[in-house]
Amino acid sequence: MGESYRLEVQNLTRRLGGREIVRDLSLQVAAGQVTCLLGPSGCGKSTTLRMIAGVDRPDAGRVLVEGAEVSGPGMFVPPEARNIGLMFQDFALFPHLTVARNVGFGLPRGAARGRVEELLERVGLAGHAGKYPHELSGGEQQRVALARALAPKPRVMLMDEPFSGLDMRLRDDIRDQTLSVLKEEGTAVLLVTHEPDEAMRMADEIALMREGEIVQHGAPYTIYNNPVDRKAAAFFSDINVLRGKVEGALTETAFGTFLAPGVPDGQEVEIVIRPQHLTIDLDRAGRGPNPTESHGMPARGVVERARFMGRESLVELKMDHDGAVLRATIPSVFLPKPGTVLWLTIRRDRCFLFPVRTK
Ligand SMILES: Nc1ncnc2c1ncn2[C@@H]1O[C@H](COP(=O)(O)OP(=O)(O)OP(=O)(O)O)[C@@H](O)[C@H]1O
Repeated sequence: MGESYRLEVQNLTRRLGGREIVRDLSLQVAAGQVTCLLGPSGCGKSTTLRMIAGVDRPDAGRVLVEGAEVSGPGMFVPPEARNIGLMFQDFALFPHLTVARNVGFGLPRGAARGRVEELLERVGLAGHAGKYPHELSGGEQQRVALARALAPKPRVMLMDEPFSGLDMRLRDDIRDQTLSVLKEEGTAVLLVTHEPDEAMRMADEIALMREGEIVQHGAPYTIYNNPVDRKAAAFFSDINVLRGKVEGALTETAFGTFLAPGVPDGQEVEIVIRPQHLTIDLDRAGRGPNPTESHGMPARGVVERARFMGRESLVELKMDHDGAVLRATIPSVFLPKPGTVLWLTIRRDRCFLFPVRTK
């Protein structure tokens, strides 16, 4: 079972300060794959990475690299013998060593030169081998750190918010470059981030983490389009929430009737919809657009606020039927004034319906 994955984590648990910081966490990463461990600050991402790296010991569970156990009950391989590369936000290059010597630092002498040249070429720094870290920009230093981490050909690479020290425009380029180098090397990568955009951009698979547990695991497309619950939906974008109660597997809203298959009578539900899946129509003598199967019934609201955001505008509408405010994003050619009466419809195929959990 373990052999087909470069990295396999089984049921890891870590208790610290009387709490379970990480609980029964399992994941696998194949060669050439990037998995992003994504979750809010404090959910246990770094603790998970530290256990995999071997700088922290799990209370339970196992870590396997290429099918071989490196951490488990009665087994603990020290970090330097795990064949795991590390890259963190505050990567420290040796200031007194040249770029080439930084990259070759962990390599046996004879092997170093060719590998260093190859890697510097690959990260686009072939001409910088003789420079010192302070002579490089932040992005260049980051690429040196990547080359250094890759130099010993680790089977697995762990990255903890590696791009967060870089300014935003630089970050996108460095991310893309890093990704292509990692793919060329065929390394299995586990990357920790709290930024959904970063995860969507980098990941083959996202493991969405909350309070020490993975709550959803899948391709970015799947996680975005089939969130497991309201919080998972809200982690990736602003959301709107409509509330309703189920009767006969249906729920009534101002936007028409929604199917709630398998949900018992009397159960409260939330219908979650992202702002880009609301459609705005002008008021025509007190009437909105005709109801359709794909968009249901229109509901009327008054613009409270509209903000120009570059490619799109964000419009906040106070709805007539319940006074709630809903948010819609629309192409920015249109920026309605506060007080404008508009009609909203929602794309039914983009709504997620979740039972409201009572504690
Ligand atoms: N040695 C410790 N003793 C007690 N609690 C700890 C210890 N180390 C970490 N924690 C707690 O464990 C929780 C998870 O920390 P961790 O750093 O793994 O989260 P994270 O998801 O990586 O967050 P961030 O993105 O902010 O780094 C936090 O609430 C933290 O305060």
